[in-house]
Amino acid sequence: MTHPIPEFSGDVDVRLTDTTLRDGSHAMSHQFTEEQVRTTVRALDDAGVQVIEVTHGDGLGGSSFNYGFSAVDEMSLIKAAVAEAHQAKIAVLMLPGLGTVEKLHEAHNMGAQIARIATHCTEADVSIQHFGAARELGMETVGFLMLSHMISPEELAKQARIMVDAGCQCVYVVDSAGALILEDVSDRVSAIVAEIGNDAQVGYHGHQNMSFGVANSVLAYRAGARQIDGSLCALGAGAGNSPTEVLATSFERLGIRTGVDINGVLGAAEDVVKPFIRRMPIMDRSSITQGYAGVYSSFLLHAERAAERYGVPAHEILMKVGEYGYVGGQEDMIIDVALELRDGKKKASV
Ligand SMILES: C[C@H](O)CC(=O)C(=O)O
Ligand SMILES: [Mn+2]
Repeated sequence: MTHPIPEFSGDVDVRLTDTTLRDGSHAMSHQFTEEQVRTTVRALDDAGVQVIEVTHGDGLGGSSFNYGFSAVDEMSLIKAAVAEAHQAKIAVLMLPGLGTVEKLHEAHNMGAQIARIATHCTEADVSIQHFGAARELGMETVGFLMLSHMISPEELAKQARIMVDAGCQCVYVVDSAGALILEDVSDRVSAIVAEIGNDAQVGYHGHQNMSFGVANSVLAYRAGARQIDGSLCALGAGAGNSPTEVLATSFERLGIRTGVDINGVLGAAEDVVKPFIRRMPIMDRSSITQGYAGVYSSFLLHAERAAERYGVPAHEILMKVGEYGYVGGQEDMIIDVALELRDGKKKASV
């Protein structure tokens, strides 16, 4: 059974979802304060951004030894976000296995209206129960096919179909590694559109590791994507996400309506978010390596910590992680790789 296509407020051609307060959590080492969440939501809401995602970077239940502990319990942050949003819907992300259906109920009780369920791109079947639970709660649903570069457009489309049949109303091509370049994105979006037709929408979530987030988003739109993610000041994992303020201004220039007020969103980035960023996401040797080698963006800080601890360069760790094909959930393997490189080096110098 498929579910109705989500309706957008007003006359918009594409709906922007801002993920500063979720993907940005990676770049902030999950240390968002309630005040930062409140001021950011207020600014985005005033600017007309229709969806704001608020969760630990790794989704509901992500606050843990493996992924990094949050400074403030995510339910308190979700509740605060809901209180500040007048027109925007608050979305939460969850990775089945890490986040539970119980946590989804809790987030819904706090006022979250959209459930974004994320799986590795070949494992859509683990999301079936969670889409069912979200739809039973009356939540709008989004499916995240993470590390979408790892499989072909045709294979990705089959995974999208699994999500849609489970109750997903919009399947996202998620470029978790910032590895997709131009047609890599439009080919994937087109393949999913061909598979799911009017049964659901298609979305795109970009990372800036090789600087293609915004250009890829435009091509995604042209191929049929109707929901696009961004983060203020690009605050997100790796080199960050497509900047919401650049998406809004570029779409406006192209005559593609987002319903976002340009002055408002530029102010939200410059005056609200920029001042609290401790570490601005940048394209440097490590994050570019992530795009080049196809490495999950949120591995960046884990690799940097391992680099410092074991005395091996982060970009070398990330290149090896790409070679081994590690995916989200395998954060602990970064340590193994660092040790392997350290010991290899030691052996070489004996
Ligand atoms: C849990 C990840 O951070 C989800 C995401 O934003 C991505 O894969 O990219
Ligand atoms: Mn991301």
